[in-house]
Amino acid sequence: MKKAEFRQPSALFFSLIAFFAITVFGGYWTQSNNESIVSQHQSLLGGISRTQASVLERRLSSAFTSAQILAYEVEQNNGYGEWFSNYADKLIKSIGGIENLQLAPDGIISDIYPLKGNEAAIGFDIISTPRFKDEAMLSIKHHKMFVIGPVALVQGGVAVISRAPVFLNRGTQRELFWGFASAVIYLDNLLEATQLKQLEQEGYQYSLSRKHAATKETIVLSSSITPLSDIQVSTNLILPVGTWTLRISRALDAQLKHRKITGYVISITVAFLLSIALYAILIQPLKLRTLVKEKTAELQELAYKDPLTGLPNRRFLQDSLPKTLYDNQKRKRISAFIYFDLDNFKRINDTIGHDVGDQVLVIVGDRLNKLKHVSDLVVRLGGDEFGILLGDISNEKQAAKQANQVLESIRAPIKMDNKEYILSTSLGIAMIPEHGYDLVTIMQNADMALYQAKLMGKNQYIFYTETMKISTHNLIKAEDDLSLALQRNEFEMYYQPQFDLHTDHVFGAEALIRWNHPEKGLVFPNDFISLAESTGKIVQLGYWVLESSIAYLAKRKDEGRPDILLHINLASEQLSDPHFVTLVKELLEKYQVPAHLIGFEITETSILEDIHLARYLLQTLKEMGICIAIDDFGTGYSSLSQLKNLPVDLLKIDRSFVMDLENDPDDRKIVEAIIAMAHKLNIKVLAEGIETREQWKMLAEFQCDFGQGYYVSKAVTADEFNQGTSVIHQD
Ligand SMILES: Nc1nc2c(ncn2[C@@H]2O[C@@H]3COP(=O)(O)O[C@H]4[C@@H](O)[C@H](n5cnc6c(=O)[nH]c(N)nc65)O[C@@H]4COP(=O)(O)O[C@H]3[C@H]2O)c(=O)[nH]1
Repeated sequence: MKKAEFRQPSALFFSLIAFFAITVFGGYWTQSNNESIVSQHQSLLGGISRTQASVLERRLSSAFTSAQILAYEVEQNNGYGEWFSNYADKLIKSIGGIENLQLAPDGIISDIYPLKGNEAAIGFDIISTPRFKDEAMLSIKHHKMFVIGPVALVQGGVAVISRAPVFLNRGTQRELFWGFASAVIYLDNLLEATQLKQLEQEGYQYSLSRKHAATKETIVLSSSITPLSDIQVSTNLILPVGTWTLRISRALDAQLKHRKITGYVISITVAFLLSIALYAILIQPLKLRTLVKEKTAELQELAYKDPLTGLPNRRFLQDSLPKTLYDNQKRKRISAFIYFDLDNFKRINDTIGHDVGDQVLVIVGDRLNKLKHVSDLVVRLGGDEFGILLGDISNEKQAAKQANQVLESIRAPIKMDNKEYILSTSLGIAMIPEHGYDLVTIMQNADMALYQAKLMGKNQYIFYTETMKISTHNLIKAEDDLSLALQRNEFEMYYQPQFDLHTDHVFGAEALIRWNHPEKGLVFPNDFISLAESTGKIVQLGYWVLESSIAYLAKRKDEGRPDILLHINLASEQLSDPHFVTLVKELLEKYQVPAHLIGFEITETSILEDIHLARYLLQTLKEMGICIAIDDFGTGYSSLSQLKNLPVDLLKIDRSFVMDLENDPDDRKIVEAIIAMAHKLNIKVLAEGIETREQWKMLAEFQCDFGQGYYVSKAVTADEFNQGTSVIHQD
């Protein structure tokens, strides 16, 4: 794999080398191809040339030989005589290509056959004419025939003249130069016997030449109109008069040039294409690597990023934590991990929808991002859980400051689609390295602190302490106990009468749960309701309470007892249960109990957790005919003005205000004001925890409508309530 990896410059270098190599090879191939064509042509030309030369050679030899034959005849006849004309005639006829035969005793032409047309030559002095003198003298000296020409003939055409020296008494001491016997050879005829003219038409060139016997200069006897080209072959004709040369050529230059250009163009094109292909192949692994890198980065981002909020995720935290811790250790700094989730976020998801839930999470993510410092890391750990790793702090105070900022930032209302959502969060803080040095321990401990923050009423932060381990353990055990108690039917509903402060008439009751614990005896709700809420068991328990209460009303009806209004406590988790309304309807239907016989007591803090949702739910319940009561009023943050927007029938003033009515003038003023304001809003008021006659009287004076308290009765069993025996009020 490593070998296949190429850097871009290397790929370019190799591609260039390939380009040059292929170009050079292409050039060489073109060149050698041309050379091969040249050599093919040369061999072809050689063949043609040899064939034509042999034709010429044969014809010329016989033509030249005629001069020798004539010379021999003169020698035989010891000079010329009457025989010449006859003899010459026969000779011309038997040997083609001879224009005429001549005799030149002492070098002066005296006889010509045929004479006609050649008369001008009679008397021509061969030896004395400067043009021929040297060759003539050499001929005589060496007893060798010589040639003159080409000569343009008077009657047209071109000829060469071979002249053979004639010696009388040859080979004896009396040897005597007699003169010359000449044959005028008609070149045109001679050439006609060859294919040279035809070849010329076919694009060949030729040249027939001889060397001047004396000057050695080349004399061209015949040639094509087009001069010879470079690619030519020559063949020597061995003739009695010496060696002649026939050259044949073929003009291939243009063709070769064209082939050369084509070859070079093809070579460069092929080289270019191949080197590009090579480059593409070589950079393929590079591209692949880049692609793999990109994809890996994308995957890494996906693996490390929460797709919804864009915040880093748990894995990123896990991978980056060791480095942060190591850096801090070196710089003698500490860190902290804040672990938190949104209080009752499930309610938004379940009732308003996951889309809104998602948007809320995105907004929360943005807010957290704005809060963080350079060395902090904000992560989404899943669902509505977030974490902040404070990378560079020196004490708990700084962690607490940051936690407060988170609380504030989450509390700021979220506006969406003309609606406002108020969230809160609970935070657990683990100091690092004090509370753990690996992510699992740190998160476990921060989670325990978070759990405590929820138990303590949410909307706050808690630092982890070692004792939490024990309480967490206890919580888990408590959850198991609650499940078991439900299975074993250890819970029982008690009923505390509610009465009219002005008529003393008991019009209803509050249903209050009790746990008949097999070991601890009667356990009161304050000892297990908050546990049930924090473990989520409250929904199951709430359902049991609802069914038991409605069943009790049904039973009373069956027993012919008067109708009462039964107030049932609802936990905030039940409000966010999307099936709650259906569930209530089903139970009322099942037990045939009219809706106006039940009322729901909801604490103002539960309502404030999500006022929009609460308003919608309470409205639905109210429309069914159910009485809606606000419990523990005055303990939360709600104001009376908020009440006017809620479908509330009854306001329950918290026991803490009633308790000190006799002694605390402030409480008196508050209670009086609450009652007056509630009445203005058409809301009835019930005072909780009336324990004394004095409290009763005061409340009656304040125009409080109803009351509930030990002064009249504690919460009692169903049987006791039915009998009315529990009422201790003596007035
Ligand atoms: N000192 C004193 N106390 C008085 C007096 N009159 C009534 N109380 C007590 O005050 C509490 C009134 O109920 P709450 O405010 O709804 O407060 C309730 C309610 O919030 C919750 N709870 C009780 N039953 C249920 C239930 O079935 N479901 C849910 N979700 N919560 C319940 O537990 C809380 C405590 O219930 P309990 O222990 O039954 O305590 C009851 C009742 O026994 C009085 O004159 N003096």
